[in-house]
Amino acid sequence: MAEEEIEHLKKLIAEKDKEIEKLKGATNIQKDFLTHVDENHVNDLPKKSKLSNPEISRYSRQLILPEIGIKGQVLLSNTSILIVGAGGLGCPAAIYLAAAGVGCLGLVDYDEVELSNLHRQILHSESKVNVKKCVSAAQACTELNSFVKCVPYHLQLNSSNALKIISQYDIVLDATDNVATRYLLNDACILAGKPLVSGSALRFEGQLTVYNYKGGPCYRCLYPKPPPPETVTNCSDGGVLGVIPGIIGSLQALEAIKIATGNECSYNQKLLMYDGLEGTFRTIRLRGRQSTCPICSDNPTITQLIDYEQFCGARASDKDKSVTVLNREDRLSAADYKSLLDKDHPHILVDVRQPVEVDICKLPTNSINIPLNDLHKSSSVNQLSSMINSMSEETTDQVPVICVCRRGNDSQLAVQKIKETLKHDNVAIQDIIGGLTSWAKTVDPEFPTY
Ligand SMILES: Nc1ncnc2c1ncn2[C@@H]1O[C@H](COP(=O)(O)OP(=O)(O)OP(=O)(O)O)[C@@H](O)[C@H]1O
Ligand SMILES: [Zn+2]
Repeated sequence: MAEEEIEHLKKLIAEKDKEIEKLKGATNIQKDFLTHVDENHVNDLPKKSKLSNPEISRYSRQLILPEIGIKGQVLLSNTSILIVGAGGLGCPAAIYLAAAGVGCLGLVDYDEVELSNLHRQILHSESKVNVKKCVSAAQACTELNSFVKCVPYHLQLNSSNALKIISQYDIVLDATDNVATRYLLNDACILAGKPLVSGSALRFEGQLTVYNYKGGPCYRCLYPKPPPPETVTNCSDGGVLGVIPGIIGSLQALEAIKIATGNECSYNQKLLMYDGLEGTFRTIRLRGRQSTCPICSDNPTITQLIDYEQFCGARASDKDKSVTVLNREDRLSAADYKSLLDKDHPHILVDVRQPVEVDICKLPTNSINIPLNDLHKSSSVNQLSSMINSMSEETTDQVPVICVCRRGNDSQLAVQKIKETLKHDNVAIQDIIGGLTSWAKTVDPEFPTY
């Protein structure tokens, strides 16, 4: 081997060694980074009275704004902000707050990064898939601005830990995605006396408001009762364009900065509604603090945190939950369905997802697409009936009608609906347990999941 070649190989080995060391470092960061609830990481931070020269240079472009100035920047660097949720809203909010120079940024999230997060949860990158979101976000913020103390909490905020954490911070951002956590955060912020900057985003729309600030209303003043769980849509089912939480999360950061620097907050008792498709921002005035509010009125009936999952009848996470509505004999496993296909067994497959989902992927056989909410329509009933009629002419056996959906929840409701609306005796209506997700897991690993 020529000497040159040996030198080249040595270089390559040295580079790889460096990479290995870097990766080892990253794993250490992850371990060191995680925080225990009982530890107070915020109140022991020394308060600043002036800025260092590097801070003056770094923040110069916002320092020269008269609304900020040295005074505002010092205030900001003495402010601690807790962001609950390091997802679509939490990522842009966190990075702008870190860039702007808040003193301490707490980041709460129990979840790990998934590939389907990357289109909008912009602090996480491909190398962070499966890494804890709070750690990934804290690393990104620290990398951008090492003046900011980032405190990641890998936990689900709940009634037993919320007050301990929230009471350490000055301002709280709700960047979560479920109703139970919204009520929890509201109540905890009232009890701890903290302003709550709340955001939400779905599809092409976003909303923003600030609760519990300077005598303004709280979430319960406006929504005393939680919505029925079945009316709540999450990003996973409804979809969301990444820019929308990008915009709303950035506005959450802006409102927090205004509060921290002593500027007027724009969304106290006001709701911003952004329609990204129309390109419109609308602000509506909300009703004020309610004298009957169970938590923020002068005579509250709620004086400590309650069980919010029970109160809302829904879990404090939007993770897919599977429900079992049908008896086992009314259901087929994905593997059972595969063997039915292999045997060319005549049947009718009804895909009850939305057409846009059918475009993403569908089972490798003929199917008809009738979305769950259209099953009751007479056109759907007629279509299904005539298919069953023509199949029953060729057999004396029951005609199998098999419903499928993404995860095996809607397909069970579809079976129930079809049973109610169809007037046939000679049909056997079933669904596929776990839907296409189970098909991908147990039958065809090449099948796309979304
Ligand atoms: N009670 C809670 N405690 C801690 N983190 C929470 C809580 N409730 C929600 N979250 C976090 O808030 C974030 C909300 O962000 P977002 O909806 O963009 O993410 P997601 O749940 O990963 O989205 P998808 O629905 O696409 O899976 C999530 O990362 C979720 O883990
Ligand atoms: Zn209230």
